Amino acid sequence: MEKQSRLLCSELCVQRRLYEVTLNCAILAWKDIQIAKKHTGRAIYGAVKAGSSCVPVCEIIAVQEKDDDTPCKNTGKWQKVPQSPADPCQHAFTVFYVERTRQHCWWCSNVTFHCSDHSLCLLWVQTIREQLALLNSERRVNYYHTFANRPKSLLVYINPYGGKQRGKQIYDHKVAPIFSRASISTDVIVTERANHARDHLKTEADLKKYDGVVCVGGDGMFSEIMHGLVSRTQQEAGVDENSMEETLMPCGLRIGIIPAGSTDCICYATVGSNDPVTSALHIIVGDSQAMDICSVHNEDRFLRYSVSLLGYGFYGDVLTDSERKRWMGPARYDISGVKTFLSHRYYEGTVSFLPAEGNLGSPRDKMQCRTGCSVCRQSSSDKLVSKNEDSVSDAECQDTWTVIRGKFLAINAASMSCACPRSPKGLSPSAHLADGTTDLILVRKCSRLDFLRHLLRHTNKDDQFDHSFVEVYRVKQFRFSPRYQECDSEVDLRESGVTGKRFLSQICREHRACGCMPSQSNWNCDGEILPHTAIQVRVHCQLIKLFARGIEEQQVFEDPYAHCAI
Ligand SMILES: CCCCCCCCCCCCC/C=C/[C@@H](O)[C@H](CO)NC(=O)CCCCCCCCCCCCCCC
Ligand SMILES: Nc1ncnc2c1ncn2[C@@H]1O[C@H](COP(=O)(O)OP(=O)(O)OP(=O)(O)O)[C@@H](O)[C@H]1O
Ligand SMILES: [Ca+2]
Repeated sequence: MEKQSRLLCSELCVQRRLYEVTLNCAILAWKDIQIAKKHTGRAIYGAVKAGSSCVPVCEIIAVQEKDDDTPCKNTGKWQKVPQSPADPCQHAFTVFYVERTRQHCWWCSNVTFHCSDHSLCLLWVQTIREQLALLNSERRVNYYHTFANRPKSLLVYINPYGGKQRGKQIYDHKVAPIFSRASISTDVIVTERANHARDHLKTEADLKKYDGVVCVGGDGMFSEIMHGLVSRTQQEAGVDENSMEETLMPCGLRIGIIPAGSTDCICYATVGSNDPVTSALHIIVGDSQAMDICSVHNEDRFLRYSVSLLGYGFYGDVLTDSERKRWMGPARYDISGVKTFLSHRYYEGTVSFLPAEGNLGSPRDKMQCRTGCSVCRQSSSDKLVSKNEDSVSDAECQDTWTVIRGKFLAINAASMSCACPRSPKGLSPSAHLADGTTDLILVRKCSRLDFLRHLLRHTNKDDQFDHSFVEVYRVKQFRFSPRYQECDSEVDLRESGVTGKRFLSQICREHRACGCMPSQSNWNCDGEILPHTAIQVRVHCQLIKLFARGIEEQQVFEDPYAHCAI
Protein backbone atom coordinates (compact mmCIF):
# COMPACT_ATOMS: atom_id res chain seq x y z
CA MET A 1 0.00 0.00 0.00
CA GLU A 2 1.57 3.28 -0.96
CA LYS A 3 2.32 5.48 1.95
CA GLN A 4 -0.54 7.89 2.35
CA SER A 5 -0.28 11.25 3.98
CA ARG A 6 -2.88 13.75 5.02
CA LEU A 7 -2.57 17.01 3.18
CA LEU A 8 -3.08 20.19 5.16
CA CYS A 9 -5.11 22.74 3.24
CA SER A 10 -2.02 24.80 2.56
CA GLU A 11 -0.19 22.00 0.82
CA LEU A 12 -0.41 21.67 -2.85
CA CYS A 13 0.41 18.86 -5.16
CA VAL A 14 1.40 19.55 -8.72
CA GLN A 15 2.23 17.06 -11.43
CA ARG A 16 4.76 17.93 -14.14
CA ARG A 17 2.79 16.36 -16.94
CA LEU A 18 -0.08 18.65 -15.95
CA TYR A 19 -2.64 15.96 -16.31
CA GLU A 20 -5.69 16.63 -14.21
CA VAL A 21 -5.04 15.73 -10.61
CA THR A 22 -8.12 14.70 -8.72
CA LEU A 23 -8.23 15.73 -5.09
CA ASN A 24 -9.95 12.84 -3.48
CA CYS A 25 -10.93 14.28 -0.08
CA ALA A 26 -7.45 15.77 0.10
CA ILE A 27 -5.58 12.55 0.48
CA LEU A 28 -2.92 12.02 -2.14
CA ALA A 29 -0.47 9.21 -2.65
CA TRP A 30 2.80 10.13 -1.02
CA LYS A 31 4.85 9.38 -4.13
CA ASP A 32 3.31 12.43 -5.80
CA ILE A 33 5.07 15.40 -4.54
CA GLN A 34 4.12 17.03 -1.37
CA ILE A 35 4.83 20.67 -1.11
CA ALA A 36 5.43 20.59 2.56
CA LYS A 37 4.79 23.80 4.45
CA LYS A 38 8.17 24.53 5.99
CA HIS A 39 8.13 25.83 9.52
CA THR A 40 10.48 28.59 8.39
CA GLY A 41 7.89 30.72 6.72
CA ARG A 42 5.55 31.49 3.89
CA ALA A 43 7.11 29.84 0.90
CA ILE A 44 5.66 26.45 0.18
CA TYR A 45 8.16 24.21 -1.48
CA GLY A 46 9.42 20.71 -1.06
CA ALA A 47 11.54 17.94 -2.37
CA VAL A 48 11.30 17.04 -6.00
CA LYS A 49 10.47 13.43 -6.77
CA ALA A 50 10.95 11.90 -10.21
CA GLY A 51 8.26 12.84 -12.70
CA SER A 52 6.85 15.83 -10.93
CA SER A 53 7.76 19.42 -10.05
CA CYS A 54 7.07 21.85 -7.30
CA VAL A 55 6.04 25.47 -7.38
CA PRO A 56 6.97 28.03 -4.74
CA VAL A 57 4.12 30.38 -3.87
CA CYS A 58 6.29 33.34 -4.97
CA GLU A 59 6.05 31.96 -8.53
CA ILE A 60 2.31 31.39 -8.56
CA ILE A 61 0.72 34.00 -10.84
CA ALA A 62 -2.93 33.52 -9.87
CA VAL A 63 -5.53 30.98 -8.79
CA GLN A 64 -8.97 30.85 -10.35
CA GLU A 65 -11.99 28.84 -9.34
CA LYS A 66 -13.57 27.03 -12.25
CA ASP A 67 -17.36 27.51 -12.26
CA ASP A 68 -18.95 24.25 -11.26
CA ASP A 69 -20.79 23.48 -14.43
CA THR A 70 -17.68 23.28 -16.59
CA PRO A 71 -17.64 19.60 -17.52
CA CYS A 72 -14.53 17.86 -16.36
CA LYS A 73 -13.63 17.57 -20.01
CA ASN A 74 -11.24 14.79 -20.66
CA THR A 75 -8.28 16.88 -21.67
CA GLY A 76 -6.92 14.01 -23.67
CA LYS A 77 -4.33 13.59 -20.96
CA TRP A 78 -4.75 10.39 -19.05
CA GLN A 79 -6.17 10.52 -15.55
CA LYS A 80 -3.66 9.00 -13.21
CA VAL A 81 -5.45 9.04 -9.92
CA PRO A 82 -8.39 6.57 -9.81
CA GLN A 83 -11.81 8.28 -9.92
CA SER A 84 -13.58 8.42 -6.58
CA PRO A 85 -17.19 7.13 -6.47
CA ALA A 86 -18.79 10.60 -6.45
CA ASP A 87 -18.13 12.56 -9.61
CA PRO A 88 -14.69 13.99 -8.72
CA CYS A 89 -15.06 16.83 -11.17
CA GLN A 90 -17.91 18.75 -9.65
CA HIS A 91 -15.63 21.45 -8.34
CA ALA A 92 -12.29 22.64 -9.60
CA PHE A 93 -9.76 25.42 -9.40
CA THR A 94 -6.85 26.31 -11.66
CA VAL A 95 -3.41 27.46 -10.51
CA PHE A 96 -1.36 29.59 -12.98
CA TYR A 97 2.34 29.50 -12.29
CA VAL A 98 5.80 30.21 -13.76
CA GLU A 99 7.33 27.32 -15.70
CA ARG A 100 10.98 27.63 -16.78
CA THR A 101 11.83 26.53 -20.31
CA ARG A 102 14.90 26.85 -22.58
CA GLN A 103 17.57 29.53 -22.08
CA HIS A 104 16.14 31.54 -19.20
CA CYS A 105 12.69 31.75 -20.81
CA TRP A 106 9.60 31.52 -18.63
CA TRP A 107 6.04 30.83 -19.62
CA CYS A 108 2.75 30.90 -17.76
CA SER A 109 1.75 27.30 -17.13
CA ASN A 110 -1.38 26.11 -15.34
CA VAL A 111 -2.83 23.06 -13.64
CA THR A 112 -6.44 22.35 -12.69
CA PHE A 113 -7.41 20.54 -9.51
CA HIS A 114 -10.71 18.72 -9.26
CA CYS A 115 -12.42 18.11 -5.98
CA SER A 116 -15.65 16.50 -4.93
CA ASP A 117 -16.02 18.65 -1.84
CA HIS A 118 -16.93 22.27 -2.71
CA SER A 119 -15.92 23.73 0.65
CA LEU A 120 -12.48 22.12 0.43
CA CYS A 121 -12.08 23.57 -3.04
CA LEU A 122 -12.95 27.05 -1.77
CA LEU A 123 -10.57 26.57 1.16
CA TRP A 124 -7.71 25.86 -1.26
CA VAL A 125 -8.47 28.87 -3.41
CA GLN A 126 -8.73 31.11 -0.37
CA THR A 127 -5.54 29.72 1.21
CA ILE A 128 -3.52 30.23 -1.94
CA ARG A 129 -4.84 33.78 -2.28
CA GLU A 130 -3.91 34.49 1.32
CA GLN A 131 -0.41 33.17 0.68
CA LEU A 132 -0.09 35.42 -2.39
CA ALA A 133 -1.28 38.42 -0.39
CA LEU A 134 1.30 37.63 2.29
CA LEU A 135 4.06 37.94 -0.33
CA ASN A 136 3.49 41.68 -0.39
CA SER A 137 3.21 42.16 3.31
CA GLU A 138 6.70 41.28 4.39
CA ARG A 139 10.21 41.93 3.13
CA ARG A 140 11.59 38.54 2.15
CA VAL A 141 15.15 37.76 1.26
CA ASN A 142 16.02 34.38 -0.13
CA TYR A 143 19.50 32.99 -0.72
CA TYR A 144 19.81 34.82 -4.03
CA HIS A 145 18.14 38.16 -3.92
CA THR A 146 15.76 40.39 -2.08
CA PHE A 147 12.20 39.87 -3.23
CA ALA A 148 10.23 43.05 -3.57
CA ASN A 149 6.52 43.70 -3.67
CA ARG A 150 4.39 42.54 -6.55
CA PRO A 151 3.12 45.51 -8.60
CA LYS A 152 -0.64 46.11 -8.52
CA SER A 153 -0.78 49.07 -10.90
CA LEU A 154 1.56 49.92 -13.78
CA LEU A 155 2.12 52.81 -16.21
CA VAL A 156 2.82 51.29 -19.67
CA TYR A 157 4.46 53.16 -22.59
CA ILE A 158 4.36 51.47 -26.01
CA ASN A 159 6.64 52.52 -28.88
CA PRO A 160 4.72 51.48 -32.01
CA TYR A 161 7.72 52.14 -34.27
CA GLY A 162 10.63 50.42 -32.51
CA GLY A 163 12.24 47.26 -33.86
CA LYS A 164 9.88 45.51 -36.28
CA GLN A 165 7.07 47.95 -35.40
CA ARG A 166 5.17 45.26 -33.54
CA GLY A 167 5.19 46.79 -30.05
CA LYS A 168 1.41 47.22 -29.89
CA GLN A 169 0.64 43.67 -31.07
CA ILE A 170 3.22 42.19 -28.71
CA TYR A 171 1.68 44.00 -25.76
CA ASP A 172 -1.98 43.34 -26.63
CA HIS A 173 -1.60 39.66 -27.49
CA LYS A 174 1.17 38.45 -25.20
CA VAL A 175 1.39 40.71 -22.17
CA ALA A 176 -1.98 42.27 -21.40
CA PRO A 177 -3.73 38.88 -20.88
CA ILE A 178 -1.16 37.82 -18.28
CA PHE A 179 -1.31 41.19 -16.50
CA SER A 180 -5.08 40.98 -16.22
CA ARG A 181 -4.93 37.37 -15.01
CA ALA A 182 -2.60 38.59 -12.25
CA SER A 183 -5.18 41.38 -11.63
CA ILE A 184 -2.68 44.15 -12.34
CA SER A 185 -4.30 47.44 -13.41
CA THR A 186 -2.51 49.31 -16.22
CA ASP A 187 -2.61 52.76 -17.80
CA VAL A 188 -1.34 52.32 -21.37
CA ILE A 189 0.13 55.18 -23.45
CA VAL A 190 1.07 54.57 -27.08
CA THR A 191 3.73 57.18 -27.90
CA GLU A 192 3.03 59.52 -30.83
CA ARG A 193 6.56 60.88 -31.29
CA ALA A 194 10.13 60.48 -30.09
CA ASN A 195 10.63 61.61 -26.47
CA HIS A 196 6.88 61.56 -25.84
CA ALA A 197 7.39 59.02 -23.03
CA ARG A 198 10.30 60.96 -21.52
CA ASP A 199 8.44 64.26 -21.49
CA HIS A 200 5.26 62.69 -20.08
CA LEU A 201 7.24 60.99 -17.29
CA LYS A 202 9.17 64.16 -16.55
CA THR A 203 6.14 66.41 -16.18
CA GLU A 204 2.60 65.01 -16.38
CA ALA A 205 2.66 61.47 -14.99
CA ASP A 206 1.30 61.13 -11.44
CA LEU A 207 3.84 58.57 -10.26
CA LYS A 208 2.29 58.05 -6.83
CA LYS A 209 -0.51 56.03 -8.49
CA TYR A 210 1.85 53.36 -9.81
CA ASP A 211 4.06 50.57 -8.50
CA GLY A 212 6.20 50.60 -11.65
CA VAL A 213 6.68 51.77 -15.25
CA VAL A 214 6.72 49.37 -18.22
CA CYS A 215 8.60 50.08 -21.45
CA VAL A 216 7.36 48.23 -24.55
CA GLY A 217 10.14 48.82 -27.07
CA GLY A 218 13.89 48.57 -27.48
CA ASP A 219 16.93 50.05 -25.77
CA GLY A 220 16.19 53.51 -27.14
CA MET A 221 12.70 53.45 -25.67
CA PHE A 222 14.09 52.21 -22.35
CA SER A 223 16.63 55.03 -22.47
CA GLU A 224 13.80 57.55 -22.90
CA ILE A 225 11.88 56.20 -19.91
CA MET A 226 15.02 55.97 -17.79
CA HIS A 227 15.82 59.62 -18.61
CA GLY A 228 12.30 60.70 -17.75
CA LEU A 229 12.31 58.86 -14.43
CA VAL A 230 15.85 59.86 -13.37
CA SER A 231 15.37 63.52 -14.29
CA ARG A 232 12.01 63.60 -12.50
CA THR A 233 13.60 62.07 -9.38
CA GLN A 234 16.48 64.60 -9.38
CA GLN A 235 14.07 67.46 -9.98
CA GLU A 236 11.89 66.40 -7.02
CA ALA A 237 14.99 65.88 -4.87
CA GLY A 238 16.42 69.29 -5.83
CA VAL A 239 19.56 67.77 -7.35
CA ASP A 240 21.13 69.76 -10.22
CA GLU A 241 21.86 67.33 -13.08
CA ASN A 242 24.35 69.78 -14.61
CA SER A 243 26.82 69.53 -11.76
CA MET A 244 28.90 66.42 -12.22
CA GLU A 245 30.02 66.17 -8.62
CA GLU A 246 26.55 65.92 -7.06
CA THR A 247 25.41 62.48 -5.94
CA LEU A 248 22.21 61.58 -7.78
CA MET A 249 19.08 60.40 -5.95
CA PRO A 250 18.14 56.75 -6.70
CA CYS A 251 14.73 56.17 -8.31
CA GLY A 252 12.03 54.41 -6.29
CA LEU A 253 9.86 53.07 -9.13
CA ARG A 254 11.04 49.92 -10.89
CA ILE A 255 11.12 49.78 -14.71
CA GLY A 256 9.97 46.68 -16.62
CA ILE A 257 11.08 46.10 -20.22
CA ILE A 258 8.88 44.24 -22.69
CA PRO A 259 11.43 43.72 -25.53
CA ALA A 260 10.17 45.01 -28.91
CA GLY A 261 13.29 46.67 -30.31
CA SER A 262 16.23 45.84 -32.56
CA THR A 263 19.08 45.18 -30.09
CA ASP A 264 17.20 44.85 -26.74
CA CYS A 265 20.59 44.38 -25.05
CA ILE A 266 19.36 45.82 -21.73
CA CYS A 267 16.51 43.31 -21.48
CA TYR A 268 18.82 40.52 -22.66
CA ALA A 269 21.44 41.31 -19.98
CA THR A 270 18.98 41.68 -17.08
CA VAL A 271 16.53 38.86 -17.83
CA GLY A 272 18.64 36.58 -20.01
CA SER A 273 16.28 36.55 -22.97
CA ASN A 274 14.38 38.95 -25.21
CA ASP A 275 11.08 37.11 -24.85
CA PRO A 276 8.10 39.38 -24.00
CA VAL A 277 6.22 36.77 -21.91
CA THR A 278 9.32 36.06 -19.80
CA SER A 279 9.71 39.77 -19.06
CA ALA A 280 5.99 40.09 -18.23
CA LEU A 281 6.25 37.24 -15.70
CA HIS A 282 9.30 38.82 -14.02
CA ILE A 283 7.25 42.00 -13.64
CA ILE A 284 4.29 40.13 -12.13
CA VAL A 285 6.33 38.22 -9.55
CA GLY A 286 7.83 41.55 -8.47
CA ASP A 287 11.52 40.92 -9.15
CA SER A 288 13.96 43.72 -8.41
CA GLN A 289 17.41 44.18 -9.99
CA ALA A 290 19.50 47.30 -9.32
CA MET A 291 21.46 48.91 -12.18
CA ASP A 292 24.32 51.41 -12.52
CA ILE A 293 23.85 54.54 -14.63
CA CYS A 294 26.60 56.66 -16.23
CA SER A 295 26.06 60.41 -16.42
CA VAL A 296 27.68 62.10 -19.44
CA HIS A 297 28.66 65.78 -19.32
CA ASN A 298 30.39 68.21 -21.65
CA GLU A 299 32.03 71.07 -19.72
CA ASP A 300 29.52 71.16 -16.85
CA ARG A 301 26.58 70.68 -19.14
CA PHE A 302 24.58 67.46 -18.65
CA LEU A 303 24.22 65.55 -21.94
CA ARG A 304 22.68 62.10 -21.31
CA TYR A 305 22.60 59.02 -19.14
CA SER A 306 23.87 55.65 -20.33
CA VAL A 307 23.28 52.15 -18.98
CA SER A 308 24.69 49.89 -21.68
CA LEU A 309 27.23 51.17 -24.23
CA LEU A 310 29.05 54.47 -24.70
CA GLY A 311 30.94 53.86 -27.96
CA TYR A 312 33.22 56.22 -29.95
CA GLY A 313 34.80 55.27 -33.28
CA PHE A 314 33.45 52.00 -34.65
CA TYR A 315 30.11 51.77 -32.79
CA GLY A 316 29.62 55.50 -33.08
CA ASP A 317 30.14 55.42 -36.83
CA VAL A 318 27.91 52.33 -37.19
CA LEU A 319 25.13 54.21 -35.43
CA THR A 320 25.68 57.43 -37.43
CA ASP A 321 25.46 55.54 -40.69
CA SER A 322 22.46 53.45 -39.57
CA GLU A 323 20.36 56.47 -38.56
CA ARG A 324 19.51 57.09 -42.21
CA LYS A 325 18.48 53.46 -42.61
CA ARG A 326 15.91 53.25 -39.79
CA TRP A 327 13.34 51.98 -42.30
CA MET A 328 15.39 48.77 -42.53
CA GLY A 329 14.67 47.84 -38.92
CA PRO A 330 17.26 45.73 -37.08
CA ALA A 331 19.19 44.85 -40.26
CA ARG A 332 20.35 48.48 -40.53
CA TYR A 333 23.09 47.81 -38.00
CA ASP A 334 24.61 44.95 -39.97
CA ILE A 335 24.68 46.90 -43.23
CA SER A 336 26.21 49.94 -41.54
CA GLY A 337 28.50 47.60 -39.60
CA VAL A 338 30.05 46.17 -42.76
CA LYS A 339 30.32 49.62 -44.34
CA THR A 340 32.00 51.08 -41.24
CA PHE A 341 34.29 48.06 -40.99
CA LEU A 342 35.46 48.56 -44.56
CA SER A 343 36.11 52.30 -44.11
CA HIS A 344 38.31 51.32 -41.12
CA ARG A 345 38.66 54.88 -39.71
CA TYR A 346 40.77 55.62 -36.60
CA TYR A 347 40.54 58.64 -34.30
CA GLU A 348 43.18 60.42 -32.23
CA GLY A 349 42.51 61.63 -28.72
CA THR A 350 43.24 61.45 -25.00
CA VAL A 351 41.44 59.10 -22.63
CA SER A 352 41.85 59.62 -18.87
CA PHE A 353 40.16 57.47 -16.25
CA LEU A 354 39.86 56.73 -12.53
CA PRO A 355 40.38 52.97 -12.02
CA ALA A 356 37.93 51.17 -9.74
CA GLU A 357 39.70 50.12 -6.55
CA GLY A 358 38.78 47.33 -4.15
CA ASN A 359 37.57 43.85 -4.92
CA LEU A 360 35.25 44.78 -7.74
CA GLY A 361 36.64 42.06 -9.91
CA SER A 362 38.25 42.74 -13.29
CA PRO A 363 36.94 42.69 -16.89
CA ARG A 364 39.05 39.63 -17.58
CA ASP A 365 38.26 37.54 -14.50
CA LYS A 366 35.83 35.40 -16.53
CA MET A 367 33.27 35.93 -13.76
CA GLN A 368 29.77 36.59 -15.10
CA CYS A 369 27.21 38.73 -13.29
CA ARG A 370 24.35 36.38 -12.35
CA THR A 371 21.29 36.44 -10.06
CA GLY A 372 22.44 37.31 -6.55
CA CYS A 373 25.88 38.43 -7.80
CA SER A 374 28.28 38.78 -4.85
CA VAL A 375 30.24 41.65 -6.46
CA CYS A 376 27.06 43.70 -6.95
CA ARG A 377 25.87 42.95 -3.43
CA GLN A 378 29.27 44.02 -2.11
CA SER A 379 28.98 47.30 -4.03
CA SER A 380 25.59 48.08 -2.55
CA SER A 381 26.93 47.62 0.98
CA ASP A 382 30.05 49.71 0.09
CA LYS A 383 27.71 52.37 -1.27
CA LEU A 384 25.92 52.54 2.08
CA VAL A 385 29.24 52.82 3.92
CA SER A 386 30.63 55.55 1.66
CA LYS A 387 27.38 57.48 2.01
CA ASN A 388 28.01 57.68 5.76
CA GLU A 389 31.71 58.54 5.65
CA ASP A 390 32.60 61.91 4.16
CA SER A 391 33.92 60.16 1.06
CA VAL A 392 36.76 62.05 -0.55
CA SER A 393 35.34 63.16 -3.88
CA ASP A 394 37.07 61.14 -6.58
CA ALA A 395 38.04 64.22 -8.59
CA GLU A 396 40.22 65.44 -5.71
CA CYS A 397 42.59 62.49 -5.73
CA GLN A 398 43.81 63.52 -9.16
CA ASP A 399 46.95 61.47 -8.78
CA THR A 400 45.18 58.15 -9.38
CA TRP A 401 43.89 59.19 -12.78
CA THR A 402 45.48 57.32 -15.68
CA VAL A 403 46.00 59.16 -18.99
CA ILE A 404 46.32 57.42 -22.37
CA ARG A 405 46.89 59.17 -25.70
CA GLY A 406 46.71 57.38 -29.01
CA LYS A 407 44.97 56.45 -32.23
CA PHE A 408 41.87 54.37 -31.63
CA LEU A 409 39.56 52.35 -33.85
CA ALA A 410 37.05 52.18 -30.98
CA ILE A 411 36.64 53.46 -27.43
CA ASN A 412 33.81 51.60 -25.70
CA ALA A 413 32.52 51.91 -22.15
CA ALA A 414 30.30 48.95 -21.26
CA SER A 415 28.41 49.41 -17.98
CA MET A 416 26.93 45.96 -18.47
CA SER A 417 27.90 42.96 -20.56
CA CYS A 418 25.85 44.28 -23.56
CA ALA A 419 25.03 40.66 -24.31
CA CYS A 420 22.50 40.59 -27.12
CA PRO A 421 21.41 38.27 -29.94
CA ARG A 422 24.30 39.59 -32.08
CA SER A 423 26.86 38.90 -29.39
CA PRO A 424 25.71 36.35 -26.78
CA LYS A 425 28.58 37.10 -24.36
CA GLY A 426 28.48 40.84 -25.07
CA LEU A 427 31.08 43.58 -25.42
CA SER A 428 32.40 42.98 -21.91
CA PRO A 429 31.23 39.55 -20.71
CA SER A 430 32.37 40.07 -17.10
CA ALA A 431 30.82 43.51 -16.60
CA HIS A 432 28.40 43.76 -13.68
CA LEU A 433 24.95 45.29 -13.68
CA ALA A 434 25.21 46.99 -10.29
CA ASP A 435 28.86 47.24 -9.19
CA GLY A 436 29.31 50.98 -9.68
CA THR A 437 31.85 50.61 -12.47
CA THR A 438 32.04 50.57 -16.28
CA ASP A 439 34.50 48.59 -18.40
CA LEU A 440 36.53 50.94 -20.63
CA ILE A 441 37.69 49.06 -23.75
CA LEU A 442 40.36 50.72 -25.91
CA VAL A 443 40.90 49.25 -29.39
CA ARG A 444 44.00 50.87 -30.85
CA LYS A 445 44.67 51.36 -34.57
CA CYS A 446 45.37 47.95 -36.15
CA SER A 447 44.93 46.12 -39.44
CA ARG A 448 41.50 45.27 -40.84
CA LEU A 449 42.27 41.60 -40.41
CA ASP A 450 43.17 42.04 -36.73
CA PHE A 451 40.07 44.12 -36.15
CA LEU A 452 37.94 41.51 -37.86
CA ARG A 453 39.42 38.82 -35.58
CA HIS A 454 38.59 41.01 -32.60
CA LEU A 455 34.98 41.47 -33.78
CA LEU A 456 34.52 37.80 -34.56
CA ARG A 457 35.52 36.89 -31.00
CA HIS A 458 32.37 38.70 -29.83
CA THR A 459 30.40 35.92 -31.42
CA ASN A 460 32.29 32.93 -30.04
CA LYS A 461 33.93 31.76 -26.84
CA ASP A 462 37.33 33.35 -27.52
CA ASP A 463 38.54 36.21 -25.34
CA GLN A 464 38.04 39.43 -27.36
CA PHE A 465 40.49 41.25 -25.06
CA ASP A 466 43.38 38.90 -25.83
CA HIS A 467 44.95 41.11 -28.52
CA SER A 468 48.04 43.34 -28.35
CA PHE A 469 45.98 46.30 -29.63
CA VAL A 470 43.14 45.92 -27.10
CA GLU A 471 43.24 47.21 -23.49
CA VAL A 472 40.37 47.08 -20.98
CA TYR A 473 40.05 48.80 -17.61
CA ARG A 474 37.35 48.78 -14.92
CA VAL A 475 36.74 52.44 -14.07
CA LYS A 476 34.44 54.69 -11.99
CA GLN A 477 34.93 57.79 -14.14
CA PHE A 478 36.57 58.60 -17.45
CA ARG A 479 37.08 61.52 -19.83
CA PHE A 480 37.78 61.77 -23.52
CA SER A 481 38.99 64.72 -25.57
CA PRO A 482 39.68 64.34 -29.28
CA ARG A 483 43.07 65.53 -30.49
CA TYR A 484 41.57 67.88 -33.02
CA GLN A 485 39.28 70.03 -30.91
CA GLU A 486 36.01 70.59 -32.70
CA CYS A 487 35.76 74.22 -33.75
CA ASP A 488 32.44 75.98 -33.23
CA SER A 489 31.44 75.43 -36.87
CA GLU A 490 31.58 71.68 -36.20
CA VAL A 491 29.62 72.09 -32.98
CA ASP A 492 26.81 74.15 -34.45
CA LEU A 493 26.71 71.86 -37.49
CA ARG A 494 26.27 68.92 -35.11
CA GLU A 495 23.73 70.70 -33.00
CA SER A 496 21.76 71.61 -36.10
CA GLY A 497 21.54 67.86 -36.55
CA VAL A 498 23.79 67.75 -39.61
CA THR A 499 25.60 64.41 -39.47
CA GLY A 500 27.17 61.93 -41.83
CA LYS A 501 28.38 62.80 -45.34
CA ARG A 502 27.15 66.42 -45.50
CA PHE A 503 28.74 67.12 -42.13
CA LEU A 504 32.12 65.76 -43.20
CA SER A 505 32.12 67.49 -46.59
CA GLN A 506 31.24 70.76 -44.84
CA ILE A 507 34.19 70.28 -42.50
CA CYS A 508 36.55 69.34 -45.28
CA ARG A 509 35.57 72.49 -47.20
CA GLU A 510 36.59 74.64 -44.22
CA HIS A 511 39.72 72.74 -43.35
CA ARG A 512 41.60 72.55 -46.63
CA ALA A 513 44.57 71.28 -44.64
CA CYS A 514 42.98 68.09 -43.39
CA GLY A 515 42.86 65.02 -45.60
CA CYS A 516 39.37 63.73 -46.23
CA MET A 517 39.92 61.47 -43.20
CA PRO A 518 37.43 62.90 -40.70
CA SER A 519 39.01 63.74 -37.34
CA GLN A 520 35.84 63.12 -35.37
CA SER A 521 33.51 60.22 -34.78
CA ASN A 522 30.29 60.42 -32.75
CA TRP A 523 29.55 58.97 -29.34
CA ASN A 524 26.96 56.19 -29.48
CA CYS A 525 25.14 56.52 -26.14
CA ASP A 526 22.77 53.55 -25.75
CA GLY A 527 21.92 53.85 -29.44
CA GLU A 528 21.53 57.62 -29.52
CA ILE A 529 24.15 60.03 -30.95
CA LEU A 530 25.68 62.61 -28.59
CA PRO A 531 26.08 66.22 -29.83
CA HIS A 532 29.64 66.50 -28.44
CA THR A 533 32.81 64.40 -28.65
CA ALA A 534 34.70 65.82 -25.62
CA ILE A 535 32.88 64.22 -22.66
CA GLN A 536 33.26 63.46 -18.93
CA VAL A 537 31.58 60.29 -17.68
CA ARG A 538 30.81 59.24 -14.10
CA VAL A 539 29.21 55.98 -12.87
CA HIS A 540 26.37 56.23 -10.33
CA CYS A 541 25.97 52.93 -8.51
CA GLN A 542 22.53 51.27 -8.52
CA LEU A 543 20.61 54.39 -9.47
CA ILE A 544 17.58 52.53 -10.89
CA LYS A 545 15.87 49.16 -10.42
CA LEU A 546 14.34 46.84 -13.01
CA PHE A 547 11.62 44.19 -12.68
CA ALA A 548 14.24 41.51 -13.22
CA ARG A 549 16.58 39.26 -11.25
CA GLY A 550 19.66 39.19 -13.44
CA ILE A 551 20.48 36.03 -15.35
CA GLU A 552 19.72 32.88 -13.32
CA GLU A 553 22.33 30.16 -13.10
CA GLN A 554 21.40 27.38 -15.49
CA GLN A 555 22.35 24.56 -13.12
CA VAL A 556 19.70 21.89 -12.53
CA PHE A 557 18.93 21.70 -8.83
CA GLU A 558 18.24 18.42 -7.15
CA ASP A 559 15.73 20.39 -5.17
CA PRO A 560 15.02 23.70 -6.93
CA TYR A 561 13.84 25.39 -3.80
CA ALA A 562 16.22 24.02 -1.20
CA HIS A 563 18.17 27.25 -1.47
CA CYS A 564 15.25 29.52 -0.72
CA ALA A 565 15.97 30.02 2.91
CA ILE A 566 13.14 32.33 3.85
C1 LIG B 1 31.92 39.42 -38.62
C2 LIG B 1 30.90 39.42 -37.55
C3 LIG B 1 31.25 40.42 -36.49
C4 LIG B 1 30.15 40.49 -35.49
C5 LIG B 1 30.46 41.57 -34.49
C6 LIG B 1 29.46 41.52 -33.40
C7 LIG B 1 29.68 42.64 -32.41
C8 LIG B 1 28.34 43.15 -32.03
C9 LIG B 1 28.41 43.74 -30.67
C10 LIG B 1 27.04 44.29 -30.38
C11 LIG B 1 27.15 45.30 -29.29
C12 LIG B 1 25.80 45.88 -29.08
C13 LIG B 1 25.93 46.98 -28.11
C14 LIG B 1 24.55 47.49 -27.86
C15 LIG B 1 24.35 48.79 -27.81
C16 LIG B 1 22.97 49.27 -27.54
O1 LIG B 1 22.93 50.06 -26.38
C17 LIG B 1 22.51 50.16 -28.69
C18 LIG B 1 21.07 50.51 -28.53
O2 LIG B 1 20.32 49.43 -28.79
N1 LIG B 1 22.67 49.44 -29.92
C19 LIG B 1 23.48 49.93 -30.85
O3 LIG B 1 24.11 50.95 -30.72
C20 LIG B 1 23.58 49.11 -32.05
C21 LIG B 1 24.99 48.68 -32.19
C22 LIG B 1 24.98 47.51 -33.09
C23 LIG B 1 26.37 47.26 -33.55
C24 LIG B 1 26.29 46.20 -34.60
C25 LIG B 1 27.66 45.99 -35.15
C26 LIG B 1 27.58 44.97 -36.26
C27 LIG B 1 28.99 44.70 -36.67
C28 LIG B 1 29.04 43.97 -38.00
C29 LIG B 1 30.46 44.06 -38.49
C30 LIG B 1 30.66 43.12 -39.65
C31 LIG B 1 32.09 43.22 -40.10
C32 LIG B 1 32.39 42.10 -41.11
C33 LIG B 1 32.88 42.68 -42.40
C34 LIG B 1 33.34 41.60 -43.36
N1 LIG C 1 5.92 57.17 -31.41
C1 LIG C 1 7.19 57.30 -31.81
N2 LIG C 1 7.49 57.77 -33.03
C2 LIG C 1 8.77 57.87 -33.42
N3 LIG C 1 9.83 57.55 -32.67
C3 LIG C 1 9.58 57.09 -31.44
C4 LIG C 1 8.26 56.94 -30.93
N4 LIG C 1 8.33 56.46 -29.67
C5 LIG C 1 9.63 56.31 -29.38
N5 LIG C 1 10.39 56.69 -30.45
C6 LIG C 1 11.86 56.68 -30.54
O1 LIG C 1 12.26 55.57 -31.36
C7 LIG C 1 13.59 55.23 -31.01
C8 LIG C 1 13.84 53.77 -31.20
O2 LIG C 1 12.95 53.07 -30.43
P1 LIG C 1 13.37 51.61 -29.86
O3 LIG C 1 14.62 51.70 -29.08
O4 LIG C 1 12.15 51.08 -29.21
O5 LIG C 1 13.63 50.76 -31.18
P2 LIG C 1 15.03 50.38 -31.80
O6 LIG C 1 15.93 51.59 -31.80
O7 LIG C 1 14.77 49.70 -33.05
O8 LIG C 1 15.60 49.33 -30.74
P3 LIG C 1 17.08 49.31 -30.11
O9 LIG C 1 17.20 50.68 -29.45
O10 LIG C 1 17.03 48.16 -29.18
O11 LIG C 1 18.04 49.15 -31.24
C9 LIG C 1 13.73 55.59 -29.55
O12 LIG C 1 14.90 56.38 -29.42
C10 LIG C 1 12.51 56.42 -29.21
O13 LIG C 1 12.89 57.65 -28.61
CA1 LIG D 1 28.57 48.12 -14.09
